Amino acid sequence: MEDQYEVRYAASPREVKTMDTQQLRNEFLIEKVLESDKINLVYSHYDRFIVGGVIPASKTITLDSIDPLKSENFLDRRELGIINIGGSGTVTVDGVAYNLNHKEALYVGQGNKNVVFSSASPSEPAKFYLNSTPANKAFPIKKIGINDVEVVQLGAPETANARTLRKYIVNSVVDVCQLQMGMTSLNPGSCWNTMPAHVHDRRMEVYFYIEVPEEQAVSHFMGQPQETRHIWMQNEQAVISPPWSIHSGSGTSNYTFIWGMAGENLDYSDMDMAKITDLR
Ligand SMILES: O=C[C@H](O)[C@@H](O)CC(=O)C(=O)O
Ligand SMILES: [Zn+2]
Repeated sequence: MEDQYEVRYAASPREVKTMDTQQLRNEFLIEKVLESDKINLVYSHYDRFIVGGVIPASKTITLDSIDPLKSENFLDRRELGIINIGGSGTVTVDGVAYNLNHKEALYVGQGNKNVVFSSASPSEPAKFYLNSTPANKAFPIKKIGINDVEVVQLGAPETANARTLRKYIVNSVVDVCQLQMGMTSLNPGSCWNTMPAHVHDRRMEVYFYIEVPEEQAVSHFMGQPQETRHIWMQNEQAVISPPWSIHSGSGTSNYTFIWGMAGENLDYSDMDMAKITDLR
């Protein structure tokens, strides 16, 4: 397997304050998440969260352990969330096949050994987005279909932030150790996600921007509420959000993103809101 991984260390607000555009991008932006016939993985030292993507186009691809884990199998001490943003595909876990259509998800608990990705059709391959976090309890595998998610409507057209939030992997839907994942779609005409913004020092977060139309982009906002920075992002790029940082974005059109979180608790609503007029 052409296994590619990269390690990103955790940075403090003190050093991030001094970073220029390229340094910020090197530290937090993940430019290439999905590549045909490859697995790409980024091991972040924020809560040891792994972000990745796999497109099994012309062949099946196995999730092998990577050196930083020093474990025989990838999931020996980890749990995994998978959301398919491509064509129909299959994730086979220790011989049991789970079919995932577009925007369906799978939770794979700790202790499973063999995880294999494949597509139904090479001309419209599956695109599996992966989030993985340390785990110490083996919860059952669960598929989360589009009708299993919890749906929340947020924002309003008047404030350009009308959006639909779908909770896929939260503890009211599936038993997990610490991973949480969901998908938020901006309504046409709205561009702001997570505004008013929030911080949750107990959890880091990773955003994966998708469905950004051609020639459009999203400006992602990060930093402490009184010391913000922005990172311009293209379609199907991810960004790591430190626990001490806001995570918000404004697009030049509407778009969708997948959020994933890990850390101290599973209390989804644990957020410290930042007042819009207090942002700097
Ligand atoms: O902590 C939670 C995450 O930031 C997302 O759920 C927020 C989000 O998708 C939104 O408000 O648009
Ligand atoms: Zn958040």
